[in-house]
Amino acid sequence: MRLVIVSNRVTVPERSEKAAAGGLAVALREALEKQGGLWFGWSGAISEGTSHPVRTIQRGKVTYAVTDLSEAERQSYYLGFSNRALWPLMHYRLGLTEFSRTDYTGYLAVNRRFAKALIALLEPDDVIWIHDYHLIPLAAELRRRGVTNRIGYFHHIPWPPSEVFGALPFSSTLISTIASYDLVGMQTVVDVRNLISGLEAMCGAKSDGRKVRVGRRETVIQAFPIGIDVEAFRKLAAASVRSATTPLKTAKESLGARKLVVGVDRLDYSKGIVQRLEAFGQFLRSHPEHRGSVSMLQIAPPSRSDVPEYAELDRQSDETAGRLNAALGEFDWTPIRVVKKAYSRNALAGFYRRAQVGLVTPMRDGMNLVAKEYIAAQDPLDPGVLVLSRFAGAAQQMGEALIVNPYDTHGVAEAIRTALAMPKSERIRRFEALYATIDATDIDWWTKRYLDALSGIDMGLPDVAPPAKAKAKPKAAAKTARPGTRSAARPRAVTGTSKAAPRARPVAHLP
Ligand SMILES: O=P(O)(O)OC[C@H]1O[C@H](O[C@H]2O[C@H](CO)[C@@H](O)[C@H](O)[C@H]2O)[C@H](O)[C@@H](O)[C@@H]1O
Ligand SMILES: O=c1ccn([C@@H]2O[C@H](COP(=O)(O)OP(=O)(O)O)[C@@H](O)[C@H]2O)c(=O)[nH]1
Repeated sequence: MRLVIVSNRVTVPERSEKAAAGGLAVALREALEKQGGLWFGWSGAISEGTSHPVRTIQRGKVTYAVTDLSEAERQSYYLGFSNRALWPLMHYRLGLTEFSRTDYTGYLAVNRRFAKALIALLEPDDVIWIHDYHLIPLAAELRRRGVTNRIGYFHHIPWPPSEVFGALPFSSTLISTIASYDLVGMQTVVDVRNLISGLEAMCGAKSDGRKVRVGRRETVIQAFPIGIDVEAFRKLAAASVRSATTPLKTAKESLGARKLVVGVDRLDYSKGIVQRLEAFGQFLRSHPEHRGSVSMLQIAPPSRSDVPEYAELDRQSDETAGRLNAALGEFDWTPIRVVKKAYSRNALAGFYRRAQVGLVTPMRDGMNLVAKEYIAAQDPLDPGVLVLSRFAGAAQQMGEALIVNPYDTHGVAEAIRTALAMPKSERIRRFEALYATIDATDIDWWTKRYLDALSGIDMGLPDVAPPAKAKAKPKAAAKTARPGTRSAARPRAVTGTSKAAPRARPVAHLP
């Protein structure tokens, strides 16, 4: 069996790059390397012209297959429908959701183009694992071209209730494409519940809370909270203390004995950066005894800057930090430093280790890996305290953090005070519980659990009628298959636009 991963963006590693840096990309690459595999997606580059050939690059047992987007595709598929419609909608931000039919058409067209390109690379036994909201209709596009391979999907961001999701034009067409997957992984049980009730309400699906039946297809929808490479992060953080050259050393010199509160997020409105700066300002106003002895460092690398809402956030965060620094700072103390650049994992591990408080307060977040990285990086003998938004997926697993409501400025301000005053024994107790959780559910656990589930699923009936000769196979397979094993009699893949492939039917169309 070969694993095929599909994601919006694919980063081809340098020849010399070691897998030790950790992270999602590395974990997926490791999963591919174990059995050999293919990773398909956007190269991240833009090129013009009408044809965008697929380039393949070999790295050990992994083949990377990438295609460029045209500028029009980047605008409609990536910036437009994915990041101005789906991203705010999935993060419960109806007020920021901008729908355009042109963007939606572009989104569907890129999914169609990806499906066609991928089919040319598929082999009969491939297990396909598709990632994220950019590619929701991809399985439906593959199915309508006759692909019967196992196809899984992992949704990295939240899924809102259908009252919110239903505001999107063509929402029922889009959600119905979920039924083309065999396994759908979500970050939390709340997301699972929302997706299933959406399928019930909008597509007449029948469900037992885990398996969902839409028409002839059965899809398993389950929570698989994503993890991090805990051990790698722990080691990076421990090494940063000894290193004489890391940014941590400079930070130590510039901070002196001051305590540090750290935030690390892409510059994204879902992360609650402006609200967090306000909460830190409120903390300093309510507790003036801390002025001069605590600083906040917000690392905020720019993200999706071509989307107007992101440009506005960039302006707002500068304005807020500037205003608070002017109002509260002293000639020898700047309360807030906002650094708008990306740091290496190495440097981040050092900052996390140095910070007495990790401030992770998104307004809504699929998981939030920073929360887990902060814990992994702590000194077990003198750990810092995690202040965590109840609206991050991570809060479902990390109840021993100080859980806050990011909309409550005074509440977050009080949590900062509580964290800074927390006795060491309580800090250690909370840290040990949190570390045990993230260690038991690390990135290897996540990858294995998802892939085991995907390969253990009974394939049931395909969503499109296979040629008459092959029809008996799925039933026989269902009888003989043992739980947790793949049935030997499962339907073979139909790849390419073979003659046997059923007639295409519309997947998600504009009227
Ligand atoms: O590729 P970009 O547009 O620059 O965005 C970066 C990634 O952001 C999102 O991350 C989500 O996945 C994380 C891991 O599961 C999760 O912890 C976090 O809460 C989510 O926001 C996005 O889903 C990715 O596709 C982007 O690559
Ligand atoms: O300067 C930075 C800021 C962030 N990150 C990494 O980006 C990821 C952010 O993941 P998270 O789940 O917190 O949010 P996302 O950006 O995926 O929504 C984490 O692994 C961070 O370590 C990084 O490498 N350098």
